[in-house]
Amino acid sequence: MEQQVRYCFIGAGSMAEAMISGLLKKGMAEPKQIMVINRQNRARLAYLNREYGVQIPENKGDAVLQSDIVILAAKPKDIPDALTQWGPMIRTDQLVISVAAGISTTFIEHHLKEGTAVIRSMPNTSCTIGLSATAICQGRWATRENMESARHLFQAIGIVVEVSEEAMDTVTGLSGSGPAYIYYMVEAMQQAGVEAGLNADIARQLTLQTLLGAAHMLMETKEEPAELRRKVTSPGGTTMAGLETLRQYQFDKAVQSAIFRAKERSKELGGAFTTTVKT
Ligand SMILES: NC(=O)C1=CN([C@@H]2O[C@H](COP(=O)(O)OP(=O)(O)OC[C@H]3O[C@@H](n4cnc5c(N)ncnc54)[C@H](OP(=O)(O)O)[C@@H]3O)[C@@H](O)[C@H]2O)C=CC1
Ligand SMILES: O=C(O)[C@@H]1CCC=N1
Repeated sequence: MEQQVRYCFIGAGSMAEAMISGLLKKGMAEPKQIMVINRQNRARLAYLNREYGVQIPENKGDAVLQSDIVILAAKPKDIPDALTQWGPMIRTDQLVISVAAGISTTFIEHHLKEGTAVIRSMPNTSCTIGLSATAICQGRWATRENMESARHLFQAIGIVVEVSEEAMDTVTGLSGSGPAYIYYMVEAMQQAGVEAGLNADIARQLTLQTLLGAAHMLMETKEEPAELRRKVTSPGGTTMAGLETLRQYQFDKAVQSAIFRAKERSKELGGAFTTTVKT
């Protein structure tokens, strides 16, 4: 159990909740080590306090001041205001970890005291159950020790890879947004099952177990997906007919285009603020 580290989440939305839930479940922190602030939604803070026992200090500035690690978890569009509001309080002995899509470490650093360690990360909502795929990259002032702290934090809620900052938009399009693509596929499979006559619960069970089984096959056999796909596909059989239809609809192009578009969107979200960076 990590006793000393105190976390302050700036932002109390879905991502903050997913991380908090995962950190507590994994015993990485106790509720008293986690403080959460937001802009105005008091009901939301009360909910997080009730549900997880995390701290919601009356004086929000105290949460920032008393933490060792500040986690920036506001929407990209709100990050400039959040940094203007809370940035001046952040000291150089604190570590700032951003989960915001598109926002560069340089942008964040320019709102903080020179020398403040910043790490940009991209987890995904599967951190709720300890299965996030998180990428981290190092800001200008972040040390190896800071990176290890971030790795330690995110390892408690999934796997962690280290990438260059240039790769972060791609990561965002692939694994940050990725769970939503999978859920979309699941929705479509369930719906097809129901439309073809299955009862909804059975369609759901079969779809989810198929997803889980396929994920485990990929992880455990370490075979390439194309090879595993080949093994399902009997010549002239049902899978071949199904895959041919997916090809006609350009399934692979659709998925690739979705990831490329999400990557571009990540760039756009960050790009909107580059002009306001002080030099
Ligand atoms: N959702 C996801 O799957 C993932 C999200 N992310 C990133 O996580 C970040 C948060 O996303 P998400 O949780 O979905 O967003 P939400 O809209 O659910 O939550 C945003 C939170 O930020 C708070 N906030 C806004 N401005 C300020 C401020 N000035 N000071 C303090 N708090 C502030 C809001 O408070 P209030 O409600 O009071 O306005 C709200 O609690 C985004 O940057 C996103 O890119 C990263 C990976 C995955
Ligand atoms: O949709 C978004 O912008 C965020 C970033 C990655 C996942 N959700």
